[in-house]
Amino acid sequence: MTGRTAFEKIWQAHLIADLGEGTGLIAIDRVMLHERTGGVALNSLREKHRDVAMPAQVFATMDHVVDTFPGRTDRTTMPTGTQFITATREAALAAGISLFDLGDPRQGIVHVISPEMGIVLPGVTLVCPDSHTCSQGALGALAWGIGSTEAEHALATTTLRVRKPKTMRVTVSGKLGIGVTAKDLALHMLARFGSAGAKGHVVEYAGEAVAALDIEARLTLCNMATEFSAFSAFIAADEKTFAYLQGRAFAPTGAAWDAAVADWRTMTSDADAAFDVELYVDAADIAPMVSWGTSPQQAIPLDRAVPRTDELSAVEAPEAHARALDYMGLEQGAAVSGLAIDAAFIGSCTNSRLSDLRRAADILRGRTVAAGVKAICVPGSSQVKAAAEAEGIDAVFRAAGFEWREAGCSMCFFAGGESFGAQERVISSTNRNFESRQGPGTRTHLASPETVAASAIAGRITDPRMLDPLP
Ligand SMILES: CC(C)[C@H](C(=O)O)[C@@H](O)C(=O)O
Ligand code: SF4
Repeated sequence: MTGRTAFEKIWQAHLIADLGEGTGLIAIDRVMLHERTGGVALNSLREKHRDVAMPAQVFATMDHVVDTFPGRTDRTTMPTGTQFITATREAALAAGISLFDLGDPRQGIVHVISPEMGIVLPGVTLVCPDSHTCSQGALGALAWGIGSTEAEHALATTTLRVRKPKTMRVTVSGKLGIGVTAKDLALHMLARFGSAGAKGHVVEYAGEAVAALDIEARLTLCNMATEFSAFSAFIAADEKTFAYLQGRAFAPTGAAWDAAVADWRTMTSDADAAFDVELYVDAADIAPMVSWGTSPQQAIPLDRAVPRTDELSAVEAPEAHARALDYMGLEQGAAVSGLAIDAAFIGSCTNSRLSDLRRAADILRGRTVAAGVKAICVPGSSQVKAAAEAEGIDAVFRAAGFEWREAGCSMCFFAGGESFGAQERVISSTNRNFESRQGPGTRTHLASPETVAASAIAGRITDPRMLDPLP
């Protein structure tokens, strides 16, 4: 018998019934919800007089439409935001699920708080009506985004009908260079293999460079698997994963912990496991990246120019290229490094964890944001915010001229609330640069928190390694 992939092991352990035609009925261990889509699912269930089958395995937070201004209340900048908040709160309390409400020190972006509390664990199946649920595969779980109707089904039955994805392994050999981050690796993958590159696949990231990433960086890498069109992403749990999870609020303790770790050690792909697709990346080929266009695949190393029509890679269509240039107000062949920016944003489920804020603070310390640049930092969770404040990181951000906010999705995603202005150029640590993603007409450039911080200081898109030294 040939070996099995880690995905296959988790799939088989959760397979209740083979429904034929490549579809399985899968047991669902955890459901995460947020107020933008979760309340809809909970309320729809209520209307059908159906209960949540396993309330102890269901967790809801407030992140998407909440304001992030200091001293916030249920009131939101988004006109209908308060309704999402109150509807989710009422439904969550009625269902008896865990709720991390506004004001709760555990509140935060759903994909940030789940690992933080040890809700996601290696080998579990976890779903959430949100596309970036793939982030949580970084802990060795099978975690994927679903729709609201599927969420209702999972809540009512603890099962889901799932079309089995194909498997892909991306092996990243060697070591990432100094100043090259997991975000740069994610953007490199997208630029090279295209935003449809992993369509229909669950992507296992492996290799020396992936093993070397800490858990928060692994979360960043897996986060952008949805931009890669993957079903989900996965990184096998290892000693770092166990160390990260031990002692977290929902992680097992005592003998149950030891038994769990023994089990988790088996959730790796066997040496002779076959994947449907294998990709190989050399870490030495990866440089700090920035997106220039309106798709995450339209990304280039910071020292390169926007591709010309005659230099387009196989994954780039000429029409999309022309439209993106027009929207972004760029000429083909233009240098991206050095472009003047209007705003800088550090936040989102991609890059708003403590390690992200620490690395940005290392760049900001002793420096000042360029005149005219609106700079905002939104910690990914209330716990990240508190931990950062305990280290004085908030003071560094504030002294540099950044706003320091309450936790939430904030301007990662314009949901009718606060936004950047039309045609404003924003350097952002988020994951999506679609047209109007951060506000109607806003021009988003995706990059690592380091690059965002360095660019905020220079007032121009800047490679953090090129920032003028402090006097
Ligand atoms: C609102 C929500 C459903 C959406 C998603 O699924 O990803 C949001 O989180 C996003 O990032 O666009
Ligand atoms: S931070 Fe952005 S990408 Fe992440 S869940 Fe919120 S809106 Fe979606």
